[in-house]
Amino acid sequence: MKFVDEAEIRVEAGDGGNGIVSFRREKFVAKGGPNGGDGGDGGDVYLMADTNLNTLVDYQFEKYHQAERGQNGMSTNCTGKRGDDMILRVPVGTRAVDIDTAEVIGDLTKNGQKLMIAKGGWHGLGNARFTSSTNRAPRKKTNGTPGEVRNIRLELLLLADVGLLGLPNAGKSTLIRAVSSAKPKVADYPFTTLVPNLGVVRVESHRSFVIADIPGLIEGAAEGAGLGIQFLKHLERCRLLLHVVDVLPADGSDPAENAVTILKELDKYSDKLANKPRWLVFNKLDLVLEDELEEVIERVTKAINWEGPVHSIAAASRTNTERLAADILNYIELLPVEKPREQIEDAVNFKWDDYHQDVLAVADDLDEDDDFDEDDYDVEVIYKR
Ligand SMILES: Nc1nc2c(ncn2[C@@H]2O[C@H](COP(=O)(O)OP(=O)(O)OP(=O)(O)O)[C@@H](O)[C@H]2O)c(=O)[nH]1
Repeated sequence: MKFVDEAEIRVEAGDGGNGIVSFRREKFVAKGGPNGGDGGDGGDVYLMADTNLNTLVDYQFEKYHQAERGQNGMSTNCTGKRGDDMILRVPVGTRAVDIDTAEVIGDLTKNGQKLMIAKGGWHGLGNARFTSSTNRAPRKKTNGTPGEVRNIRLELLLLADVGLLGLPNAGKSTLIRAVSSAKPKVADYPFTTLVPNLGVVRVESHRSFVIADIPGLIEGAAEGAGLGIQFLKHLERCRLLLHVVDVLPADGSDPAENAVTILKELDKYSDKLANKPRWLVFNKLDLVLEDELEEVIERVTKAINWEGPVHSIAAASRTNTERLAADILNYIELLPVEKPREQIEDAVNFKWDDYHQDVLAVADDLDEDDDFDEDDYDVEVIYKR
């Protein structure tokens, strides 16, 4: 299944219906008072978030969407019918961007949320509106205005609390496997991760977070090198970034230089991303001795001027990963609530099977008797012993 996270569409709201010129027919009078009705407003085009959808693939094929035109006015002062709105269903997490102005029109973050992306035209006025004092029947009327026409890019952003950043092979996929039950491909060659993986880390029945792994970044990613840039936007909504650093890269590269590369890409991409809360996570501690690890940590933190939190783990053997998950949860729960709880629930309920989402119940107090129905989620639930 191809991962589709972007589609470009053209939307046209309905034109407003025209007002008309019409006259009452009265006995012995050829033309009575004006009674031409107003037109109806044109229909609007909306996006509506729907948790049952998880890709934008349909919009890659159907690119043109039009709302109904308002009906023209009618005689006997009847107003034309308003045009029907066009409602386009999109996955929760979709952002709409006006391609021509680069304006972000809005984000759909909650099931059922609606966002207008093209406004219908105003109705024209019928001649009944223009009754004149001179007793002369006016022939005046106005036409409806055109509906808005826009070229829109739909971008599907993952709704994750925590995002993983790192060079290819740093061990991000292994980490997401270690803390959630998502099963991304793991291999010791770069770019195993071609699509973002999303894992739900459930620490207790009502305490969970969503973690996203994006393909490894390489130098020049912010300008389009490798696969990184197209996925960086997925991290925009994360509340915490984990920068995963391989302490002993198999290609012989220097962990400190590698860390600098990642931060440069982050800086180049956007201030917003660069200023997000970030933790440094040293991975593969099993490959080095304790004092070597300390030396690497010191060199890396110095190279990037780092004074923030530092964790060291071995994702493959799950060393320190459970503690990392617990620390993450405690931390993000303390952050100001940027998104309501149900939004996280939306992400959990969201059928991310195409993105390898699984749900892991890590809680000791969560067992088979819990009201956690796998069928509802279309995911695999693993209960921890
Ligand atoms: N020794 C050791 N190897 C690890 C550890 N974590 C991951 N690896 C290995 O490192 C290699 C890369 O791991 P991945 O998890 O695929 O790396 P990634 O960062 O997701 O890579 P991309 O998907 O290409 O971005 C694999 O061979 C893993 O088995 C660890 O803690 N210790």
